[in-house]
Amino acid sequence: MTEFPPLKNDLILRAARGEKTERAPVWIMRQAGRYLPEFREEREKHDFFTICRTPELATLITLQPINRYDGLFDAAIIFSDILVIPQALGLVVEMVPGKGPHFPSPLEEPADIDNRLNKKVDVYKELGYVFDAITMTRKALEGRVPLLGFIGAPWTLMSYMIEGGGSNTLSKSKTWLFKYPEESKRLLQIITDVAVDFLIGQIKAGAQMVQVFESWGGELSPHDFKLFSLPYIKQIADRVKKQLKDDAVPMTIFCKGSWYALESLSEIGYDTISLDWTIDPAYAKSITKGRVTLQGNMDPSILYGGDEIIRSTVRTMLEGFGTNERYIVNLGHGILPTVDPEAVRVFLTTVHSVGLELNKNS
Ligand SMILES: Cc1c2[nH]c(c1CCC(=O)O)Cc1[nH]c(c(CCC(=O)O)c1C)Cc1[nH]c(c(CCC(=O)O)c1C)Cc1[nH]c(c(C)c1CCC(=O)O)C2
Repeated sequence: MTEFPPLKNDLILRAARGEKTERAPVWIMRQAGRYLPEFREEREKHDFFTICRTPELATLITLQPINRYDGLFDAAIIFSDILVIPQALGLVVEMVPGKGPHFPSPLEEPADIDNRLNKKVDVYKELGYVFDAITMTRKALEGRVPLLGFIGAPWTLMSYMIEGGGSNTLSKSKTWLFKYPEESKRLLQIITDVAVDFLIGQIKAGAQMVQVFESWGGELSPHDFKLFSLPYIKQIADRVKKQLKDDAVPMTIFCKGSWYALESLSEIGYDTISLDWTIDPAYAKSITKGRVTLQGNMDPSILYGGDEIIRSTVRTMLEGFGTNERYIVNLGHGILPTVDPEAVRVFLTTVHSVGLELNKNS
């Protein structure tokens, strides 16, 4: 095992384990990204996936928000993308500036599973660059905050592999689910197997907590969620924890839009559930009953509304979720690219000050 500098701030790890914290820790999804001018500057020089594949660049960008908001973030998340798994499976993915991901040749029919996918993925060979980036970033962080790893969940990745990019209806990937359910499950299982190895590799490389992004969970009915999402995300938590035993780290599940699945999500082995802004804190707490830590869930667009609404929303959120136990502050989805970085500073400083204030009064 690589030696890493000692951790100076373990607030988020304690919150995830259900221990008391002096204030609620905070990070934001997509915290290293286009809202930061220093990111845009690097992005003009390099292609998106070149950054992901070059550990020095991934490290530099992961550290940008940590440096800019010195001491205000309680975690760093490795700069990468969920679509590196489809690439490892053999599909071409491009990142089109201003448009998002594009697969020039997505999966079209079940026969493509055997004809086009690499079904013997060696994650150390295909995705070793992510492991190298994690190890390098963890060292460069010098123990300031924990480093998070992540993957896309099988259903979300399957959708991208079939839709070929973003989609409003997911009609192509849903056609697979409803017309070819067995073949769809086979594809979901293939992705799951790679996801398990990839997460284990990330943790061995130095990731201190990991998040699974089921960004399109809410596109499924509760019935179909049970068939096509839940079994696979459960399998990921079970297998990763079983294989790593004492070396396992806290795991977070983010199923955007899947409010109906909250109870099930709190019973499948994850330590933390990340919530979007459609869920009320009191409701989430009453359903999950302290079994898991909750993370979230401010509407990212509040950051456009000015200092006053940012401050009052953070206060209401902290009052609702509590500040010293089983809670991690975050947005309900990724930060949007046109947000003013100074609005993020207001958000972060309020989380700190109100968190400490409420904790003192509790
Ligand atoms: C669905 C999804 C993707 N990627 C991701 C998800 C799950 C989270 C979510 O639901 O938003 C996850 C992701 N993508 C990125 C990170 C890096 C770490 C971080 O959060 O700072 C993470 C955790 C970088 C990125 N991933 C992407 C960018 C911007 C791309 C660019 O610079 O051109 C960044 C910084 C591009 C990307 N990548 C993806 C999309 C849909 C897009 C385009 C839309 C967008 O930009 O928000 C796929």
